[in-house]
Amino acid sequence: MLQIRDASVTFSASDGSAVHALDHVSLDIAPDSIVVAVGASGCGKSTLLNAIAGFLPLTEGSIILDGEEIDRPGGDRGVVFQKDTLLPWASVVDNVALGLKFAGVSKAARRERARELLDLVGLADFADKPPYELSGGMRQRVGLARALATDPKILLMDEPFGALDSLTRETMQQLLASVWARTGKQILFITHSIEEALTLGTTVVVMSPRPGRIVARFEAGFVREFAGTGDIGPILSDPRFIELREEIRALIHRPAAKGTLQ
Ligand SMILES: Nc1ncnc2c1ncn2[C@@H]1O[C@H](COP(=O)(O)OP(=O)(O)OP(=O)(O)O)[C@@H](O)[C@H]1O
Repeated sequence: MLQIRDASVTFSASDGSAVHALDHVSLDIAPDSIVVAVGASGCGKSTLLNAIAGFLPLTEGSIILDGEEIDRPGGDRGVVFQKDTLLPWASVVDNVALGLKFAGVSKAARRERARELLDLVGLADFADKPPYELSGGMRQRVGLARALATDPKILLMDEPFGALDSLTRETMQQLLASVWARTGKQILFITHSIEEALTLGTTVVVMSPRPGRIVARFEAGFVREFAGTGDIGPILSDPRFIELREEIRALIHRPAAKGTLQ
């Protein structure tokens, strides 16, 4: 269980002013859940994810993962960004095995684990290729496999499909839903897209413009059907999906809310 308690982050901008990026955010992420945070650009989504990853300190509050307070990066959290961070000189399998190398796992054991994960994300045949021979969607599959390699307690995904074309994005959403159903990982996923949030989230939280706060929380659950069928069509036309989509859209586009959404 990940527990975020009254988390605030204030940055000091280059002109010396204080930027209140996160304001007393409290959120629990239970095992087996996918929490998707959606909100306009600049509302603090990445700040929240980076604080959980241990990349930046909170100004106030705490983040606790299974009873332990987070104060630095660790193998118990796997991170996937929009832009892949694969090493261009290493093969796909060695990229996936990287975290295990840092953890001191033997070469044979880490390659075996990496190959299992490449199989899980549908890239078994590309294990020995260099990353530059892969498409954008395939590179994000490698990133997902790499994030899973250390068997983290939680996956942190910051707009991982944001740069992909719409067809590839849908395929990746299917893949993530099926990986979630098979591994039961808890996931925090960040997106600008309300439809993506509702398709993938067991819970969707809506964030306000700066300073970022959670202004609404919805139990969605369409991902269970999506993981089973892989078919997004019936979900997009489900009246409950449409109702929630419009409710979230209205919340984000309230007069106080500035910013753009897909
Ligand atoms: N290192 C920093 N120094 C100063 N201000 C920062 C820093 N990092 C982020 N900010 C500011 O904090 C606010 C929240 O930024 P953040 O990147 O978390 O938003 P976001 O919701 O993820 O945006 P986007 O959807 O565009 O990626 C923004 O106003 C941003 O300008």
